[in-house]
Amino acid sequence: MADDAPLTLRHLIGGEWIDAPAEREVRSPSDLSELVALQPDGGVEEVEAAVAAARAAQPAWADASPELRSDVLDRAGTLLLERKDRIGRLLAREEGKTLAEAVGETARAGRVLKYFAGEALRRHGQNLESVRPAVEVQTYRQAVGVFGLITPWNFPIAIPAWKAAPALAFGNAVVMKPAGTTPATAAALAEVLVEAGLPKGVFGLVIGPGRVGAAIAAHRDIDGVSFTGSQGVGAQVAAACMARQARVQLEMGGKNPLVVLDDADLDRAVSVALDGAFFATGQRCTASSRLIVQEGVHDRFVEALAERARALKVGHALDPETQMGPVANASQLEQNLDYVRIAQAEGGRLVCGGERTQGRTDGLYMTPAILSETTPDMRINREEVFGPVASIIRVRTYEEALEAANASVFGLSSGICTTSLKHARHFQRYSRAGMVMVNLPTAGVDYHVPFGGTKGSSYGPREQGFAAVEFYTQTKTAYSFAG
Ligand SMILES: NC(=O)C1=CN([C@@H]2O[C@H](COP(=O)(O)OP(=O)(O)OC[C@H]3O[C@@H](n4cnc5c(N)ncnc54)[C@H](OP(=O)(O)O)[C@@H]3O)[C@@H](O)[C@H]2O)C=CC1
Ligand SMILES: O=C(O)CCC(=O)C(=O)O
Repeated sequence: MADDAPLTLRHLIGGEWIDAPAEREVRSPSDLSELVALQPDGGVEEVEAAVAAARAAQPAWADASPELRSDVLDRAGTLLLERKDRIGRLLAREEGKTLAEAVGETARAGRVLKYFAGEALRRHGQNLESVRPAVEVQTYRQAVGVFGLITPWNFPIAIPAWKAAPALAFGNAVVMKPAGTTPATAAALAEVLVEAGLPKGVFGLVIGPGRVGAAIAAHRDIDGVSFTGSQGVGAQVAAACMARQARVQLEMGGKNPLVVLDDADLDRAVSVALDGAFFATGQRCTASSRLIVQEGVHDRFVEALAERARALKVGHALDPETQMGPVANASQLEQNLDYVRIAQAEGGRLVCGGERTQGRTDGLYMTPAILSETTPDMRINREEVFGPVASIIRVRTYEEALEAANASVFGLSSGICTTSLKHARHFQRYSRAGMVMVNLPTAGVDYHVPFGGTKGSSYGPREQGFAAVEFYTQTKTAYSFAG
């Protein structure tokens, strides 16, 4: 039997789990009567203590053999993979992803840790010929110091893992503030890092409201901050970091277009759109929220997608039949329903869904919404909803589709469904997004390649894979006379 007893969460400071008054409840969005955890209300004092411990521990961690750092990350990755069912269940209960999605995310976090175990050992410097005789030049990648990580609720273990793992692999220490909606899953990551043998102080976890993130962003002893969340908070974090010349990396939202051309394989296009728009309850910054459909296939596509969306089983995250879990928190649910109303008021036609529903339990459920007859200038096509709400824009030509796809202040991910190599190649080249998919959903990316967007979606160097070395290291250029 699974042990679903409520957890009492603690901060991790200086390698010790610190008891603190349990101030706030974390309730399951699948069933608000279920208490998942009690969390403390950390603040400036806890951030000060965690940063001081991280600062003290970081030099020895940076000077340790890369093999040691690699082993710790590898062990932590193994622990996550071994516990993916247990931690995935906690994630599903806390955030509302289906159990399959949550177990998959936990496994993905384990793989991320293992990938960066390898990166810790890889050569990132260079030996070069000098332009001067008898002079040698080398470049080194060195640790930066202490990183603050501010993470969101929608990927409560994968995002903390893909920020923490490269920071640690390259010899930095970390102080992390998880989202208030999902602190228990983030604490599970901290637990495996401790169990894997991470030296005390190298990883700190401070649980609390937004002021913890603000204290991290402003802290003079934090050398860089990686943030994922909303544009508004991202801008505040960036301003605080720039005011003291700290590094900053922001991953914010998307308004990701999926173009469907007349020549697309219709079944595939419908499956791609359904996955991109509604899986993980649409709560992915990479979700396909704008479906830009050429007129020859438009009506058949809308009808087929609506049929599949109506058939999606919305329900409790732990029910094996469920295909779409609840919305993660009440304010997000309100925001989703508001946008359905806004789109209708703007002239959009509600094809299906968009309703608050009751499941067998008292959860935050809504049906997946499709709105047709929308235009690029409408708010529904300009602002991020972050829920299971997709709007359809009808276009005449590929050129019009590309223009509509690029008409956004965001530029994270984009996709096209077509059997035309010419259009696929052109779209890959001219779509103004950081990630471009052909006949694939805009969401659901690999962990070993760069992740990030253009325009208002991202700021700073790319995250993940081999690109992560840019943000989490600094380059030193060393000259020596060899005569
Ligand atoms: N992956 C993505 O791109 C995500 C995008 N979003 C977008 O943001 C919208 C709102 O979601 P929300 O969760 O409120 O996102 P936020 O940007 O508010 O939260 C992201 C993280 O920042 C923290 N935070 C809140 N206020 C501050 C502050 N002043 N300084 C520093 N850190 C702070 C949050 O803590 P706490 O949770 O305690 O408030 C959380 O850990 C969504 O509807 C969606 O549009 C949200 C999540 C992920
Ligand atoms: O699409 C993915 O796999 C990742 C999405 C993501 O990082 C996010 O929604 O924050």
